[in-house]
Amino acid sequence: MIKDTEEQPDEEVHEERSRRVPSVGASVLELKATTHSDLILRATKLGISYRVIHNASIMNAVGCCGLQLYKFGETVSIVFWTDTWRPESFFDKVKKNRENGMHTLCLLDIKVKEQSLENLIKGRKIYEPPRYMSVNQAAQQLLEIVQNQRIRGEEPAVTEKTLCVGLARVGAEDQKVAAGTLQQMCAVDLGGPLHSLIITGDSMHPLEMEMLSLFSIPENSSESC
Ligand SMILES: C[S@@+](CC[C@H](N)C(=O)[O-])C[C@H]1O[C@@H](n2cnc3c(N)ncnc32)[C@H](O)[C@@H]1O
Repeated sequence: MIKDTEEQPDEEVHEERSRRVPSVGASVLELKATTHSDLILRATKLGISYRVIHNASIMNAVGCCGLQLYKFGETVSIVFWTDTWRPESFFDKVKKNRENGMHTLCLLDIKVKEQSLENLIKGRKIYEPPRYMSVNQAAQQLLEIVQNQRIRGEEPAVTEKTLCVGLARVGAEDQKVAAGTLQQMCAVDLGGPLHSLIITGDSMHPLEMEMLSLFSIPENSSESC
């Protein structure tokens, strides 16, 4: 059985084959990303049969907040910015989704098994503590992009007031969902990882609005970033 992994080197697939494992199972996946197709294509080329056992994924579990899944556009990933690398290009997809009245699911960066530059250069297998992007961090980066667009004289597709949904540990007993403005997402406390953020489209079904009202952040909560 091949585990749910996004980075399965060829050697591992070969190894499974040499052990005469009869099937490759993408065990806890939806078949939704190129990495999953890649796994199947490589297994097929090596003559390894496979069976997919479908499972829940954040891609459909986000429906727990009441937004309708068929109203989601392209999913984006928000990465941790560094001093020298602050990508904004994913924002074009958010813009396109909003122009089409679609919601955007933002998957938030995970950094595990990262080496510091020094340890990397010295070949030391010492890893930094894992980091998981929170909804607060994602919202702060998004607001910075909004400001940058204003400085460039562009009309941002998202503003401080855009309705968003923060989700944490979806599926766990202590899952948290909070609906509020992008500004409020900077300060909302959702607890530990994993987090995801939804930027809503403008045209919402009344039932979606009613569902989100179950999770609204109180008006008087802190809005500072
Ligand atoms: C590589 S992606 C998704 C992988 C996973 N196999 C899936 O489809 O659910 C990882 C990101 O999905 C989001 N995510 C995954 N599980 C989550 C959960 N239970 N609650 C909130 N967000 C989650 C987080 O943004 C996380 O950084």
